[in-house]
Amino acid sequence: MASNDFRRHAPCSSPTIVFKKMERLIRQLLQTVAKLGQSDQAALLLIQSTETGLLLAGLLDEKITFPKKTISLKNTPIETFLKKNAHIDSYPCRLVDRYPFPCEDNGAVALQCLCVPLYNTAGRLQAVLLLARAGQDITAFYQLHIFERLQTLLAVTLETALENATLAKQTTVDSLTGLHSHTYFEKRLQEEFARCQRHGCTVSLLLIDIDHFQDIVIKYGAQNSRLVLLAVARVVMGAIRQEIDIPCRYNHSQVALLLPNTPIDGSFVVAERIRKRCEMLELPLANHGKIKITVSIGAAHNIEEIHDEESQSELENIMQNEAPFSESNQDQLSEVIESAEITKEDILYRAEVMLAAANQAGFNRTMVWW
Ligand SMILES: Nc1nc2c(ncn2[C@@H]2O[C@H](COP(=O)(O)OP(=O)(O)OP(=O)(O)O)[C@@H](O)[C@H]2O)c(=O)[nH]1
Repeated sequence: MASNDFRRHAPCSSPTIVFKKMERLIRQLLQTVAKLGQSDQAALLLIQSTETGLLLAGLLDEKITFPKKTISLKNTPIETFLKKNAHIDSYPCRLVDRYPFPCEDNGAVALQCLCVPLYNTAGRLQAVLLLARAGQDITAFYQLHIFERLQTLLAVTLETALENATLAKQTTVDSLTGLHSHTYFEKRLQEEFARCQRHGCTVSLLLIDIDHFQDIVIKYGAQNSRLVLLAVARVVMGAIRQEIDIPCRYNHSQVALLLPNTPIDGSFVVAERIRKRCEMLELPLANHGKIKITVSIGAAHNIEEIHDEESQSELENIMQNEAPFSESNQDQLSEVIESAEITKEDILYRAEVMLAAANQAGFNRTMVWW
């Protein structure tokens, strides 16, 4: 495996909520234009490059789907749009995955495709709206003048939606790992706590730290250490319940994993799965051959356990011997142990304590605040 393979396999988590909002808008847009064009086949194609477009959404038989499929634009009328600022036009149509798509060659195709190019404010063709109807004549789209008027409005609407999606993505996705960002983590931690307080459920938190990361940076360089971080992010993504668990970049060497509706013993199962998979990795780094890495994990949850004297003094012991924690932090720990109500700050602090304890105990292990 080449070193840049990590990047190819990087988890690319999309900010679902943002896309949901955009999808609602696109749904409305497609339904409206299809109605005006008296067509029950429509598609919205986002132009990615001169070579490819992304079939973002389509309407078939009054049903809208979001195939998000990349298709080739080579030798299609859309290629012509890309070369000059073309106007609304119509072409013989073939179906790509059952969605309308214009073609030069009429052949046996009995459909006609109305292409409405949508330019952004910089004059770049950003998308094409495609409507199909039976028949060969563009005048079949007898509401053509309406499309001409709508063209700018649709283009601006789409551009705004895309810009908003990009902006939201920048704040919710960590650009290096593709995990959720720290900002997103803070938000979701708050939300999960509110939800758990209301419904009395459990949420667990894992803090996953790459052992000796600073040494890795010094020994193998910044670029290679980024690959290490990416590889760990990839392991985490592959070891969790997709769309349920919430993996986030916590800081330069740590990943935070929120596990909704997961008791602490369940979080231990997940933590050990991640730790062992990281232990198995052999990472090919540029100019350094393959290296092995390990991670340490601190786990905590939002349920207050009544600690017996022995386990409480064990926790206090961990803290007293733990160098990275200052005296004021130790006072904070006492408050945490005694407090009856768990706050989101408590769970975070507890996970940090357990991570520090795992480091102190010799790295490459999971420690849990039971
Ligand atoms: N949130 C979360 N919890 C997990 C995951 N895998 C395991 N667990 C927790 O660990 C417990 C035991 O997991 P397993 O040993 O895989 O047993 P299981 O009953 O097959 O797990 P599930 O069918 O996934 O509930 C589960 O009941 C969960 O609480 C995971 O990917 N995400």
